[in-house]
Amino acid sequence: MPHPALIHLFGCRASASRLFRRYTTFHSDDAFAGNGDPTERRLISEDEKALQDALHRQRKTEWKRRQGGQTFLDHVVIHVRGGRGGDGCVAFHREKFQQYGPPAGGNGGRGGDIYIKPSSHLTTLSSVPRRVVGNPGGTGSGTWQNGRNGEPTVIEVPVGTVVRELAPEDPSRAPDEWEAHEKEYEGLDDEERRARWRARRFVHFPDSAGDNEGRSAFREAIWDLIKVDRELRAQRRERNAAPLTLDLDHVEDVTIPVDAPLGRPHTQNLGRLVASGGEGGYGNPRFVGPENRSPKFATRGYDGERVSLALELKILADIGLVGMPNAGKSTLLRALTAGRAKSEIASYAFTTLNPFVGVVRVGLDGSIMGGTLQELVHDDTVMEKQRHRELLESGALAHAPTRNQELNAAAEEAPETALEAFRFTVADNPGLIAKASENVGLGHSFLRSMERSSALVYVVDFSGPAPWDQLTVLRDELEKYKPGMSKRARMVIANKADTIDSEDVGAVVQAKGKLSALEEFARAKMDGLDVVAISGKYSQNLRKVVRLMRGYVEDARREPLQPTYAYTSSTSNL
Ligand SMILES: Nc1nc2c(ncn2[C@@H]2O[C@H](COP(=O)(O)OP(=O)(O)OP(=O)(O)O)[C@@H](O)[C@H]2O)c(=O)[nH]1
Ligand SMILES: [Mg+2]
Repeated sequence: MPHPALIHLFGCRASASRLFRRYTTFHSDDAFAGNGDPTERRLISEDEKALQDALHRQRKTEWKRRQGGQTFLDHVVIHVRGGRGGDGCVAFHREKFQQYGPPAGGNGGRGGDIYIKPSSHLTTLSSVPRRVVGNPGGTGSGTWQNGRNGEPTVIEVPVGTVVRELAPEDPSRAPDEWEAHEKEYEGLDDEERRARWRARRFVHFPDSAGDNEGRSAFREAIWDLIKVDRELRAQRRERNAAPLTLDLDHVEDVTIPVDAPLGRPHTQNLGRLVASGGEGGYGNPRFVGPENRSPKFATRGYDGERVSLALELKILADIGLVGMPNAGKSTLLRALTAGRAKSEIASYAFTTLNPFVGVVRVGLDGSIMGGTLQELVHDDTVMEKQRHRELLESGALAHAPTRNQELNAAAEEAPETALEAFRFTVADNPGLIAKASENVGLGHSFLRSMERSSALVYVVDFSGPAPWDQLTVLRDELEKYKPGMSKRARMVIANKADTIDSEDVGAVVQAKGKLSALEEFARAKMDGLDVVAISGKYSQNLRKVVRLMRGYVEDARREPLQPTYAYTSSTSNL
């Protein structure tokens, strides 16, 4: 019953009732499905509600990751279809004084193949088309002219992409060419199926379809095609049993022969074949036999192979930083690379939305290379930009040395530090929070890029009361992503140690106690991880961090290479 004030507001009881109904439906505590009509509404089960919530969160996550024009993508599924073969042609040769010439229909051309090729010009999978259909082969025509073959199509992907063909049971796989045809035949009786199959396989001379049916040459051709179908199906089954996996981690210089006109190169580097085009159909001369001198039918081209490919971009970094939002991972990466890694820093959660790799260069004396830049304070990006703008506007930077001049000056001052002793890469990652495996926050799909990091480093905010709580959450989330992954963690970095007031004796004692407790926790509960207290913002105590990291990387590089690719099917965002 609507409130009297609503009736007064809307002037009539009907409008007020409508609004009242909508309002109560929308705000009702129970969740309903249906179009709002009470008779059609039904209570949503708990599972459905959880699924809807998860889908909603997934959309929100994806939307957030694409903010600010960032189209970084590291995992996509694409559907690829080889080009269709061209149809054969039914024709008879005609010439002056030769009214009934021999059969002269050309064969159809082959459909274009699809190749995949790594390219060093690409850095993300965002430009890779989600659907690729190969070029069709040309149809044959009269006077024995064969159709032209379809041009091959090359899909370019960034170097470091792993290509995996989806197995038949994978839910995101599109049906292959045979399954697609089976779907077309669903619900048809045998007679209709046969008629459809023939229509898909044969071309008839005008008004000759009925006549052809009764001829033995046509029946033989049907048997031949049935055999070909069987062979193709067997090939498909073999392919399904051993899906393709390619690790495109370098640009290959492999050339293959291609059709090209005279004067053009007859070999090209197209990459690796992923889906072949269909064979072209035969023209009617193919079916000439002792009993049938003028066959009035030809065959149609075959469909190209259809495959669904999961493309995954591996970011290779020696060390991966794992931490909760705002722990200071991006600040640490900036400090470790002496300001060269321009990762965004801000005091809000989820500043970093995609993994970011920086190179750490270690000098002969164990310092981080970067000269005078080491004294920089790595503050929030907006503040740094603002400060820079103020300096620029005031003219203070008019005669300032350039970045390279600064580096050179530093090298001249201390030549021994200018020699590089070691180099490794560190990946900064988005923040990981509790329940990330249920797609809370940014989810944890970005951990995929860390699967190949040889060592992981936890970064915790040391200014909080119980930094060890963060460690437990991080370890659990890593384990949920992939059992055994937390074993790769080697060190705990207690960041923001500068927040302790060094003048306040009580605070210093308390911080020391907290550090001992953290060390004890790491020793007892986390398999004896190293613990280092640092300040990323002011680049304090980083030498120790670099020394330890170098040790982990050297260990890993000495070990034999791990298997290049291990796929986890449960890493989707849902
Ligand atoms: N005082 C102090 N502040 C720091 C330190 N390191 C980082 N911060 C501040 O902490 C805030 C978060 O730093 P970020 O580096 O963006 O943190 P993050 O872990 O990358 O955060 P997400 O990208 O959101 O996961 C920023 O305001 C930094 O200035 C530090 O060592 N000392
Ligand atoms: Mg960050």
